[in-house]
Amino acid sequence: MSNTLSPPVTDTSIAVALDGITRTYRSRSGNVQALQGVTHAFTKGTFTAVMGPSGSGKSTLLQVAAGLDRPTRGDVTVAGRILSQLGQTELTRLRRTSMGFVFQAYNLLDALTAYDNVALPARLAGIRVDRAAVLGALDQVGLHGLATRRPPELSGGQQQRVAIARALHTRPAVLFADEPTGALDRSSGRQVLELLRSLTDDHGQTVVMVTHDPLAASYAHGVLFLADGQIVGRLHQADATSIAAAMSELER
Ligand SMILES: Nc1ncnc2c1ncn2[C@@H]1O[C@H](COP(=O)(O)OP(=O)(O)OP(=O)(O)O)[C@@H](O)[C@H]1O
Repeated sequence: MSNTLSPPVTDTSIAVALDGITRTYRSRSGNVQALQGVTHAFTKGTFTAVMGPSGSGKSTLLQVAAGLDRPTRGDVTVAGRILSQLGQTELTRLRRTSMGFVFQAYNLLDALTAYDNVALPARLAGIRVDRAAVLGALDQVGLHGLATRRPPELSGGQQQRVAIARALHTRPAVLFADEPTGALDRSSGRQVLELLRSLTDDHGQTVVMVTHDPLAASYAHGVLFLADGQIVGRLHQADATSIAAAMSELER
């Protein structure tokens, strides 16, 4: 191993650290600075919402934090590992073991049962499927007894909970969610948000969620506001009204 590597982040209370992250996209019409010097530590066991106007860099932040995209400058540390120091195989392994992903689209396979959808990523990765862990994850998201149902036999909210169980079943250190309630009605959305909050409060997991919805963000412990690729504000334990007010300030 090279001795030029910097030491791993030793603060064990941090799940994900972003240190001076810049992400520049080069396109024919010029360079776009999607992120410009973003520094933030997501503390273990917290639920953080990331908000900001369209094009402010929210999705880029999530992609970079999850190692799905590499920053142009700066370091990302997840579960004590600096992502830029990992090779592709190690990065894939870290993603598989320490990170979970939930998106607006559930990306479930209609032909498979809820159980098999949860187990599928592990199977594809050639990892032995632990039946108790799969059933435990379905239990944790409130789908006890529905393991043999297929997605078309479940409501939208239940399908999103299957997707969350799939993300959780490897017990990741951090769950990244991009508009997880975007396709849900208000009541199903509320159940999913309460679930995300309880994952942090009751199970010590860390959740980072991108959302446009102030009500969704009010379920988080804290909100990070982005504008033009920079962190321009933070709120702690805020209600939907104050989050909406902060957002309209940014959109003026
Ligand atoms: N692959 C890409 N190539 C060039 N520019 C890109 C690319 N992806 C994103 N961008 C630009 O980077 C900036 C940030 O984009 P990003 O998708 O992170 O914003 P966002 O806050 O998630 O937006 P939205 O709320 O509309 O989804 C935007 O100006 C966008 O046009």
